[in-house]
Amino acid sequence: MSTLARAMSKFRLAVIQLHVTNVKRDNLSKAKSLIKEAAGQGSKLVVLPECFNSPYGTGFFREYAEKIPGESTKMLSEAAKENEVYLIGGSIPEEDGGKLYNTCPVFGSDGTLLMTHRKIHLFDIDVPGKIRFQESETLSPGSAFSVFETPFCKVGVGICYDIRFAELAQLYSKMGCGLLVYPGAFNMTTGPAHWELLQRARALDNQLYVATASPARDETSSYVAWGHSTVVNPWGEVISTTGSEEAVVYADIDLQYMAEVRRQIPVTVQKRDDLYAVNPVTER
Ligand SMILES: NC(=O)CC(=O)C(=O)O
Repeated sequence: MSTLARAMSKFRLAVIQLHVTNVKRDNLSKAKSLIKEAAGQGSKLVVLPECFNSPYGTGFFREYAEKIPGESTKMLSEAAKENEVYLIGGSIPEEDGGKLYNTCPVFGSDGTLLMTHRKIHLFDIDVPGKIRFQESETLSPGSAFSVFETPFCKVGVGICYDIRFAELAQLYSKMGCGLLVYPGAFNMTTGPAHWELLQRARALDNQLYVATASPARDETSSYVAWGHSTVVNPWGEVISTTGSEEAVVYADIDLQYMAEVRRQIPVTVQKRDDLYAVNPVTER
């Protein structure tokens, strides 16, 4: 392997666990300064949490929604360019054609908008006595897969509830991703029960890196986020995490290590494609 290829197989990832308030301007300026801080620590890819510019809740999405491009994506584009980082801009409520989406904008290190991921699986759940949440009351689902290239590896993006659907992660893995990123906002019921378990499951099943970015916990908000932004390696181990406060979580991604794990336990090439397969639906 050449020196360049070896250098490109390792990079630093930063996950920003932002304290999100109901003042959009404050959320944007705090995110901007933490992106700068993350870049200063050598990060090449920076991730923000789900709904980083707005409180998370069906009652807030229309008020905070923006078109893309708009105020929030303008800040993200500038921050990516100024700091020369790939930037996964968490998510924002997006308005398009009268519909609202939970959308993750992704920027290249020159500030170009590379793609947007609209949350595919809406968070509609009812756990009696604990939490009922119906994103579909105000949001529409996206219907596209979201993978982008970096000089290091392909990266697949989902938003929060999307992590519960193993097939999406498997498809991204089949598409060649070495890292899956899920901006997310689990809560005080599903967070302790499922947040880390799902990340480790997606990482282990597909033998790749998984990163999540949550808002920091705010006990006074109507939706209390679990926090615990985390990075998991292809062996299924948590390599970096945090508690509930605002923080930047760093992890060094090593794609040679990923290849080593895949050589040791070669499930990715042992799948019985003659018996079962997960494929994108091309026609409906
Ligand atoms: N907020 C989400 O989209 C998902 C979540 O909290 C959960 O799956 O639990």
